[in-house]
Amino acid sequence: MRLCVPVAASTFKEEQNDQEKEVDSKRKDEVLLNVIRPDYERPPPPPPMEPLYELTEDGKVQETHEDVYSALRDLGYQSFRPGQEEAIMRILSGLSTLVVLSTGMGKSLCYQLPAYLYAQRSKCITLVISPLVSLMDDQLSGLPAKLKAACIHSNMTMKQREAAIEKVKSGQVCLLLLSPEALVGGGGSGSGCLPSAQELPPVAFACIDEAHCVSEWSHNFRPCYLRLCKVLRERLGVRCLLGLTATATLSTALDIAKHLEISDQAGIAVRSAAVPPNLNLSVSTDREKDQALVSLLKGDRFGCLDSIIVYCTRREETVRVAALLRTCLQGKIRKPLKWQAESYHAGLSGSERRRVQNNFMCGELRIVVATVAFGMGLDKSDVRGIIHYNMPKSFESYVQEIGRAGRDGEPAHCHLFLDPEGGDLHELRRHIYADTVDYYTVKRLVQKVFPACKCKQIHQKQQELFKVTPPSSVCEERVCHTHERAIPIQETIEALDITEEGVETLLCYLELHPQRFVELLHPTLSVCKVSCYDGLRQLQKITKICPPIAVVLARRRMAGERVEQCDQLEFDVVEVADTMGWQLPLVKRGLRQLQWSTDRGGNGLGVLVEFSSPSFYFRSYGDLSDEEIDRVCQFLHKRVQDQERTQLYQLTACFKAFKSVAFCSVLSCVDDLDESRSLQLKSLLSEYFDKRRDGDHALKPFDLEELDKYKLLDWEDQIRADIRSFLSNRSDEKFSGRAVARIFHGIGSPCYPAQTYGKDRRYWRKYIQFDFNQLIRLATQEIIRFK
Ligand SMILES: Nc1ncnc2c1ncn2[C@@H]1O[C@H](COP(=O)(O)OP(=O)(O)OP(=O)(O)O)[C@@H](O)[C@H]1O
Repeated sequence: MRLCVPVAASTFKEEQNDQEKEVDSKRKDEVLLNVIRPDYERPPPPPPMEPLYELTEDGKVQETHEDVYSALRDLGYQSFRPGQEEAIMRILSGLSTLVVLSTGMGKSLCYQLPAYLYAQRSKCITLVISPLVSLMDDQLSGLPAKLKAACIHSNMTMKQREAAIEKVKSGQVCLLLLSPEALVGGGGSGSGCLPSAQELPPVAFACIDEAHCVSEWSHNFRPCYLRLCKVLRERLGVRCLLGLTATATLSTALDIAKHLEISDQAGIAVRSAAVPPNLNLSVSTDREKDQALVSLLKGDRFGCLDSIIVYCTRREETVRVAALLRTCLQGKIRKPLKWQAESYHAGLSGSERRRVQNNFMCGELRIVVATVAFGMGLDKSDVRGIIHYNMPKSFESYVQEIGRAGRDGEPAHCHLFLDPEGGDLHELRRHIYADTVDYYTVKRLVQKVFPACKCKQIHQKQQELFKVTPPSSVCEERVCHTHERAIPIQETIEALDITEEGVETLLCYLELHPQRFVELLHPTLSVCKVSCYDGLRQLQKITKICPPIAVVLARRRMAGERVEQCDQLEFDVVEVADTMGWQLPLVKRGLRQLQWSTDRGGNGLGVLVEFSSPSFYFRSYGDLSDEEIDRVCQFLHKRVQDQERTQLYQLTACFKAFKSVAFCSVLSCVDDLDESRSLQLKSLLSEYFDKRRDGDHALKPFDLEELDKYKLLDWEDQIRADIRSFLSNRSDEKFSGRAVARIFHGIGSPCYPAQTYGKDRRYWRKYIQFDFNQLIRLATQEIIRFK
């Protein structure tokens, strides 16, 4: 057996995150905003805006009006493309709609035209929420001249944001592009960077781009997207939502429709074929991939194409392959060497990335060898070829990536190199395991989320006092109406060894549970430190003017602490607000004011108030019984396992599908396309996207083993010996079975980062081919023995 040569810390996760880097996630910024602009009491949302057209008597959408065609011409188009008219008429009739159309089919018009028409009728605004912050400015400049728009995201300075808000308030624009965080972050009305609904023009409707991020079952679930729909409805009074996505299976589409509250059948307006007809697909399983790639690029199909993207999984591979192509394709075409191929990944500097992208856009660079970071929102309609040097992580990613070719409708070619040994498959599988957690970790999180409260005891005492004998059914009723809680982000990550997104996702599952175990609120700073320069006398003084301080001191006294000596207090401000039954922003405002208050003599009180510790912030019950806590843990753990199974299933299905249409050698398709295999792959993709699976997760058990070429059993002794040697080399550290399995699979985690553990090549990534859960089992047994 050829064991994988352990290589340096994998950068795959970073590449996966490359996409997300492009996405607005400046949470710190938002927390800052939260501090600067406290959340005052929320006024009720404004009433929803009247639709432009009423429904017919039998509840149908009216025939398309002449105004709509005329608006289409105003925006520079002569006719509708498939699906556009239907979606636009629904939005103009006030009906929430989901549009699933592959890349380049014209989804943007579905919000542009209604925004234009609504603004013609009355002063109003359309919100477009898009995660691609770095592309927002391009998106803005690419809009039809008649559509006046502005954008707000966290890459802008405060001054720029304020200027944009001013434009919105004064009605100079009819379209506002926002990052999800800019909408749901802390601030003014609880609506991120936006002023309160009362200060904004009425919202005609809101469009959610990349709407698949709303679905917990999608390939790219983003928990903050869930809060998005809530904020739009509850704070801004938006009733009509338009979701846009290029990649959603039928099950995902139905799930998104549920979140957008689309009840009618026609709500999922259009679902186009997964792959546009002008794309020609091929796959091969060459052992010598480099040579095969060069042959492909010299052949008839790709040799004459001017604009090609080659996708690799790893950053260092993009650099190597680009250099290889520059050398091997030299002299074939009379152009400068630089023209031939360059690499692109998120590790390059911003200016370098811009240079490569600009050269590619204007035709001065033929081939970009890139990670998935390249191409998001790329507005180049004549990309003629996409080559996958490695297998993409899902069908969704594949479809999205090949969709960057042939957007002008002219023929384009796509080829995928599939590792016949399943090497890519193992590589991708590791990252599924990276996000899973064990039951014990789930339990520790659940205990942090549902600490016991006193509601039950208080309730019982009250009943005894008033001698009420509750009917038996009432006894079982929940007496706690939830409490506001905060758990510090960094502390939780380190204690549980899960990433921040991992914890956020688990909390989200609890929120999505039919019993709604928690309600997630925007992260906040939960620790407050009050220091009195003038000593304890001063603390006594501020107790009289600041009830939260009085509460903190009283509770400490009750707990037996000698508070008379204090001149400094540090406390969980969320807990204090909850105990008092006050809104957190109100408590924070009161505390903050202490710093600015002056005594009668006109001097400052000399009090310093500091907030720290960014925390997950939510409402949860405090009276769950032990059995209920166990049930919650079981639910969460099963949910995590289901997610792992679903992703493994999708990955395996992807591999099998590609393999079924693959040629052994690229030479079979360098010059001519095999039309029938291309169609066969397209139909496999359609089947995947169109078949409804019950919740996507409830898949039948499947056999991954057949792909596990190397059976663990044959290697068990060797693996156990390696685990023992690893444990004795690091006998001063504590490991769980999962932590050891992660290291042997080359997966970094918050407590065992790749930068440190990746350096020891004797263990890192050594057993990447073996089943992860089996490795956990062996490692756990060895750890117990080692003790
Ligand atoms: N009805 C139409 N007639 C002609 N051209 C159109 C029409 N609708 C859209 N287009 C053009 O099609 C191109 C792609 O449109 P758009 O960017 O909206 O696609 P998309 O589906 O949003 O793609 P992506 O998923 O990549 O964002 C644009 O150049 C746009 O001007």
